[in-house]
Amino acid sequence: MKLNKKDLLLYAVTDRHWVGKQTLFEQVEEAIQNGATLIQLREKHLDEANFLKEAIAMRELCHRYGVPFIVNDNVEVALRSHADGVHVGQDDMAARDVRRLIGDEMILGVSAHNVQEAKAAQDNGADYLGVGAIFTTATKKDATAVSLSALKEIVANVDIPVVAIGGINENNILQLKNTRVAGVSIISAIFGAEDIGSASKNLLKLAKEVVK
Ligand SMILES: Cc1ncc(COP(=O)(O)OP(=O)(O)O)c(N)n1
Ligand SMILES: Cc1ncsc1CCOP(=O)(O)O
Repeated sequence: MKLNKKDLLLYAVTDRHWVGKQTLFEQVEEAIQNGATLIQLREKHLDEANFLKEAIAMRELCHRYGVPFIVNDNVEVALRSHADGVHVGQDDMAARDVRRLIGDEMILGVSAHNVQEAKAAQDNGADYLGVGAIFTTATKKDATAVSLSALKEIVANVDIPVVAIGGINENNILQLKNTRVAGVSIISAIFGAEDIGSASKNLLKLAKEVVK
């Protein structure tokens, strides 16, 4: 499946930090039912076998709702779970190598923090860019800060769609208006919310304001 730009609108990235009352699957299903347009499975501490098992089940769940499914960091798990794509950062496998492994049909997302990284990612086969952290975040301790003006500069210098990531929530999301991003990528404001369904609904409404 190649990327449909519209699918980037409310891009939810998982984090099992808030698993408890609900399983990760229940959380993801609630997010999808209420507006998440794309799911990325992000597992930082799971062993390979369980990561693969979970990715297969998550891909099935996403596809039941017609939502694309992307695996964070692990190309092997993305391939073996028949995910729609994979997202890699600057410290992961090089975008060019990932593209060679996944072929032309799978989606490749790459993190970028400046115009140089963004252009290189585009040249090396990225379908979209994840740019951030735009706002302060507790979710990724080693995140590099990216200002709103740097985000705009990146968007202006590439042809592929860009999603903003990092600390985005219902209170600050409208600051992304006029940045020309294709969507917002969110972890804690969805999966850390008391009510994932109503948070997803509100964020979708606001994301539409940002992207229109
Ligand atoms: C959509 C999106 N954008 C950026 C990131 C961050 O990726 P990375 O820099 O590899 O950091 P980790 O997520 O691996 O901690 C992302 N995951 N998704
Ligand atoms: C994965 C990632 N990459 C840059 S910031 C970030 C964390 C996003 O999480 P949150 O939406 O909770 O700030």
